[in-house]
Amino acid sequence: MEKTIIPGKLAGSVRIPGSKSHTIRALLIATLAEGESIIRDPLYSADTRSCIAACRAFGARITEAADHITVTGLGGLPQPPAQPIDVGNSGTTLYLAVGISALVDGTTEFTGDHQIQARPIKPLLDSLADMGARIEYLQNDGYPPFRITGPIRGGYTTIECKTSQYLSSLLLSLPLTPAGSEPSRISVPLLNEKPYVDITLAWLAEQGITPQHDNYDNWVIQPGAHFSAFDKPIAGDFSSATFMLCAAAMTGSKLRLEGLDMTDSQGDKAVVGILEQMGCAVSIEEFAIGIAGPGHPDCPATQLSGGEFDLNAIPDALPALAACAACAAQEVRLVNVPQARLKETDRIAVMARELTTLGVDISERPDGLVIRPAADPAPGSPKFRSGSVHGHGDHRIVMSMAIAGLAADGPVTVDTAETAGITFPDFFSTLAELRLK
Ligand SMILES: O=C(O)C1=C[C@@H](OP(=O)(O)O)[C@@H](O)[C@H](O)C1
Ligand SMILES: C=C(OP(=O)(O)O)C(=O)O
Repeated sequence: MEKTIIPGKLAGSVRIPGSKSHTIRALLIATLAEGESIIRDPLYSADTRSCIAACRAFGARITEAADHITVTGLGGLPQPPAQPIDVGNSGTTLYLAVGISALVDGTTEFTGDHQIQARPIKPLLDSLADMGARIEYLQNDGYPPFRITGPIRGGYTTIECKTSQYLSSLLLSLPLTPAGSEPSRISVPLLNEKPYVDITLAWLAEQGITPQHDNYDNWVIQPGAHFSAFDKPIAGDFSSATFMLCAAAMTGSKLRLEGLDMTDSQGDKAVVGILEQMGCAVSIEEFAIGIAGPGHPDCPATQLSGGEFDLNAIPDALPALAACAACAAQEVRLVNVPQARLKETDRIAVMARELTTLGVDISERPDGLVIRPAADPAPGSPKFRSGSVHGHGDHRIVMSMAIAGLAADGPVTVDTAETAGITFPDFFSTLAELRLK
């Protein structure tokens, strides 16, 4: 599906949908817990529906109401699923669910869409093999689809976590090895994206489970834990909010984003600080964030300023910040985020290519992007050339191209626009509602 964005400003308030990372962790913990859990204000999107399907395949009973999900958990470990688990486009579901499948006495098959089939999983499966699992790749070594046969029984492994999702998977599953198993010990010589591990640790802490570690390098996890049912609200998703925050920054608009909690464990809340450093006026309330971009009467700055930003902890913010950077008056360097190449697409390469189509002076580095200022950096002057770009079937590329369209000299058309629904189903209708009339 193609979507065409007409340039213009935004104004008003919008509720940001629930966090994908929290919703998926909630679903998986509730699936294994004893009793009935209630997940309030969850994210309903293609990725979380993939997780719901995986949880049902493990045997959980799940009912979906408009504002909550009820999960009747297994109160223990699942039986091997009769059918392959298809995670669709959801990397988080794939990586986190595979740890759970390793606990199962039997075989689970995993598959996913063509982007999932290109996302590396060998380090995680090697570690699960160190703990006693058997792995069989069905097409390409190191990539889905594959079969995994458990159960794992603790032990020692070392794992390079180019993605934090490998470690989150081990942390969610290893406490559930049967009482009397060996403790699990993990050495982690490399770890990107620590905040996502903190999200996992926050959920485990709520369950009374506290893996021991020395500054994230070496971990000891005791066996024999159980999950219990819970009733919890899900905070708004800062990765989704990033698109609206950047749109306000790029167009000199003022927005109020509701449902966001700056005390939550999501790392992507750091985007708020980056945009403030670039000159936006930000106001933080208990469950809302206000932002006004340079050029708006409520923002003292007249231009977005440049700088160097380390995105290692917040790789999902790279596409939107790259578009935003094109509106700054000085060069912007987005650095130390090589793992952005391992997502739904190689987001460094794809953003460089598509922003070049829109006339942006941008170059790729192995670990990030350098974006140089537009010829006329004045607020209100167009920063992108009108044209047609590709979304590459990647939700975050699609949404980044759409916000670029707001600051272009004419319409911008992006294809594969339906994939915004992977994490932000109402993205295009929300943009339309927020148009300054
Ligand atoms: O654990 C999670 O919930 C996630 C971790 C991140 O992956 P990386 O740790 O590979 O960045 C992020 O890209 C993904 O959207 C969600
Ligand atoms: C990388 C992402 O997700 P996942 O790893 O869950 O596919 C994302 O949402 O940008």
